[in-house]
Amino acid sequence: MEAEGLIAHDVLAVVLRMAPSSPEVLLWQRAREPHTGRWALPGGRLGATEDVEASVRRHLAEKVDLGEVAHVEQLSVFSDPHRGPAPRRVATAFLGLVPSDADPAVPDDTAWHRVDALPETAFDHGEITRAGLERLRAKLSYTNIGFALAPEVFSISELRGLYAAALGHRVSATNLQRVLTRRGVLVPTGSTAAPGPSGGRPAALFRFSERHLRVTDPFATLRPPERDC
Ligand SMILES: Nc1nc2c([nH]c(=O)n2[C@H]2C[C@H](O)[C@@H](COP(=O)(O)OP(=O)(O)OP(=O)(O)O)O2)c(=O)[nH]1
Repeated sequence: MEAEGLIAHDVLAVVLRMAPSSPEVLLWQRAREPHTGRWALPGGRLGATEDVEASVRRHLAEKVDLGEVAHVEQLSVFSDPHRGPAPRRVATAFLGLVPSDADPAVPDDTAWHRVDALPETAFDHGEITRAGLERLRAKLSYTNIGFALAPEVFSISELRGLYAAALGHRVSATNLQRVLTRRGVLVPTGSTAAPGPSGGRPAALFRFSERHLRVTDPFATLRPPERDC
């Protein structure tokens, strides 16, 4: 094995937002070698006096208003020795979520890209982006993470569109409302949306009961026993 050396540690962020038919990820276009012209996740070097989460927030703030990022969580460490050209670098990646109605200002080198039609990405950033989307998909099934994709107030049909974009398949509005209501995640606001151009009954508006992450569906077998048997 080659001699151990100092290995640079980077932090990266997969920031996702749901567009009408596909998730979008925030990428910036590299202006220098290696991988000039390719699109990269926001990030940079871990500083000497910060932990990885403080670091990713610092780097992310250069690309997007952090106030618009509703949820940030650690995703994984990407440490394949061949994930980039030498010298070797290790990256800790985070998942960040931006609600669909937010349109934060971004620098000229930065843009939202559909995850199902990514441009040529730098290093392993395409793989990291897909890992971020997989994490989101998994968490939609057992947490209230939808709060970070939705506007403050929304109709069930809008929410259905966001879940369908994230999951990549059709979602029944009736089932979605039933499941999220049973989990105590959805709260009716008591108001309705203005009727659309085609008229019809105005849609009831909802909000999420909480805007921080909560596990809503722990596996029944792993729940603490209700009484000794
Ligand atoms: N150069 C390089 N960057 C990588 C690799 N893997 C990886 O995720 N990155 C990420 C980390 C940073 O977000 C970005 C590096 O950007 P850069 O090449 O413009 O800057 P740098 O960090 O080398 O330079 P600097 O901070 O010392 O100015 O790309 C890799 O193998 N090599």
